[in-house]
Amino acid sequence: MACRVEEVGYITPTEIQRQALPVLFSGRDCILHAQTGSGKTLAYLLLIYSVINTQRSTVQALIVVPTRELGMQVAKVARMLAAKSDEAVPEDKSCTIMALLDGGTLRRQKSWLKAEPPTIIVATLGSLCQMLEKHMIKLDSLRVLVIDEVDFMFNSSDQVSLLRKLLISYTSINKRQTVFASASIPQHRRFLYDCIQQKWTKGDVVHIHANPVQPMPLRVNHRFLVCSRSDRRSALLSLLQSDKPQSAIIFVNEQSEKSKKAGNAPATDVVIDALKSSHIGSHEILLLEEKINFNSRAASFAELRQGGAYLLVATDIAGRGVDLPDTTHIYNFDLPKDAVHYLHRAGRTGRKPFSEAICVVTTLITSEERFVLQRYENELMFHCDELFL
Ligand SMILES: Nc1ncnc2c1ncn2[C@@H]1O[C@H](COP(=O)(O)OP(=O)(O)OP(=O)(O)O)[C@@H](O)[C@H]1O
Repeated sequence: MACRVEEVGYITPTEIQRQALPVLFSGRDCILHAQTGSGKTLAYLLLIYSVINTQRSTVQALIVVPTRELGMQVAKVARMLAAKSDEAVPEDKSCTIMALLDGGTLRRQKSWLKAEPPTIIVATLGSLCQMLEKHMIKLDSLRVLVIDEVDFMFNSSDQVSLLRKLLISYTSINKRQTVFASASIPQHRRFLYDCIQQKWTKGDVVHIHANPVQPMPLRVNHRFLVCSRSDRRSALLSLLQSDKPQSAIIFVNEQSEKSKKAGNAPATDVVIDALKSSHIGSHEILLLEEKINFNSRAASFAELRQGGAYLLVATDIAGRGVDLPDTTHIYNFDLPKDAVHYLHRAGRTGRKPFSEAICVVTTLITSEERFVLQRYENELMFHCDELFL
């Protein structure tokens, strides 16, 4: 099926698309390993549109994602590419795309599945497995299986067994093309070996690694500011005043059990209160974290996509895959827990592939945390400049 790649503005392929598309179109399984914001989504969607046949009423492509937010975003891009152009042949059946995501009631999807299977499903593992167990979905005609943010899925204790089952049951590796994508695949040689040994992919799977010596986008500058925990709030406000970000994401860590027991307020509340009482700029102030209900999460995310200026306070739930290209600044109110989390948080900025605009990531640390950040710099091969207020 043809899709509207140029009509929607994708004219020149990015590096990962240039390297991956010939391999994907040749029918081989692939591990797409490339910087955040480098266009991996479009690479696998183009493969899907090249193989699906909308005359057949079967599920032909399945994209598995770790969060509801990423699922909403991928489904949106897929629908945008599929929308019929003026030149479409009238008898062409349109491609149907179902989002099967945690937090939905799944009632509407059940009736839809009973009536006619969609061509493409974008799903989180929990909701997908519920439907598979109830035999609401058949995957025997699946042509493409994509696991996005694959390292995250394999690292998540509540997802890994479902993921393993999905990879070896329901469909055969010989009938489908399997694609894994992420900006971070730690120990990728070991992962490649496991893919073949465990029969998650065919034996000739290709690992496509764009920019291996530059895991982070070049047009992102990194800075750090040393301050005590008690000064962090005022330091953040001073930074926002001097940086004047167009739009920014402020990342905080999940509150620890120890901090909860000590009766401390969660960092999300501390930051939101500070922003609301400071009257900085005319940004919309929004919150995205696991524990708020799915409706509020969806509302926050939808609002972000309306195009106004925002300051989004988020936990790492917004760290994976979320594409908000107007984000010019990232603030790590808390030091990310490891280098991979740093990479994905930082990668929520610098997401316009052919733009020269410089984006900035600023991490607030105590003096004791300096060596940890230094370790991330070594691991991810980037340099962080010290900032003084
Ligand atoms: N060929 C292209 N030309 C212009 N823009 C593109 C092209 N391909 C992708 N983009 C844009 O680049 C941005 C990032 O793409 P995408 O979300 O696929 O990144 P990603 O590689 O999946 O990143 P992450 O690892 O963070 O999930 C999106 O806004 C997308 O619309």
